[in-house]
Amino acid sequence: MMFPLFYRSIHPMLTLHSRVSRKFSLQAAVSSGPQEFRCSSITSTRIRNLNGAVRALKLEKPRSFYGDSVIVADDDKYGNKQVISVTPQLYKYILANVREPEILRDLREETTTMRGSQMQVSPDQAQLLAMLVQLIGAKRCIEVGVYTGYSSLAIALVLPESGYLVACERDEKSLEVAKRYYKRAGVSHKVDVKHALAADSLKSMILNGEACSYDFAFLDAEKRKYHEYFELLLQLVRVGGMIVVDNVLWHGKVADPLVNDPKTISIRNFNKNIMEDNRINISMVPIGDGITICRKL
Ligand SMILES: C[S@@+](CC[C@H](N)C(=O)[O-])C[C@H]1O[C@@H](n2cnc3c(N)ncnc32)[C@H](O)[C@@H]1O
Repeated sequence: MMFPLFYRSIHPMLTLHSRVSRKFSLQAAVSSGPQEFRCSSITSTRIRNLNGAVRALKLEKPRSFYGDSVIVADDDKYGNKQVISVTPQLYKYILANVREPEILRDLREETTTMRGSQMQVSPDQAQLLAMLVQLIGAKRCIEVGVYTGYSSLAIALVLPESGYLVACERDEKSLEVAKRYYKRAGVSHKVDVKHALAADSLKSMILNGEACSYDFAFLDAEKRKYHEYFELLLQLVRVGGMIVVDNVLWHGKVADPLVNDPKTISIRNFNKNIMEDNRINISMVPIGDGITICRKL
């Protein structure tokens, strides 16, 4: 085990017995040549040996990541507004506070070994999607971009028995996994899998007279086609219905003027368009890779 540099610098033979907490208390044993030093608890910069003698040490404080978790607005108009910046440490904590159903966890873990596993929504995102579906009492839902089914299963699990989810996906191999999990979860009867190009499926639903009949849609497919999918979904969703769009922060690239690849530009334009779209209310939420929640007016 490697110790952080500041502990090793105290004494070359310093060994730690337990983890260091943020309160700077730690259990340590110090071996110093022939003499054995043991301290019960270090809360300051001093170590007491077994005979009670106090030995001063210059102990640096363990580095706290707390400071990295907050960002202060650098725009005068927002004063000193502090907002959360999700560090790995904080994200671990968030994940530890997600109630992820066992079947979703199994699916997530199985997907980890598959190509493109980074595409699936995070557990905290899936939990929010399920919450939104429940909050608006959605019965008829659409998902564009299913992959192995993590987000669609999260939605299907909270739909009522009479609920219905149209799941649009072009990749057969991913759909095989998704269908297996729908079956295992006992929700297959609620999910209508459309194995085709999503735009074609959405257009045929409109032609089929299904406009304004859906409560909720989740858009998570090809980024350069967001505008087209969004226009189709807006026709299919009822007034008061919701469209949730994933990846709107695109790993932060949307805010970086030096990044101008086609996908980033496309998402940036999409964000700008919906910001100015008076057919909807919007709320951009920095969860996962960023989502925008749109409510049809
Ligand atoms: C980001 S992944 C979806 C992840 C999924 N929502 C989840 O949480 O597991 C995007 C998916 O959209 C699918 N896709 C991309 N373009 C598509 C299209 N034109 N029609 C249907 N599916 C498409 C891809 O095959 C991929 O599986």
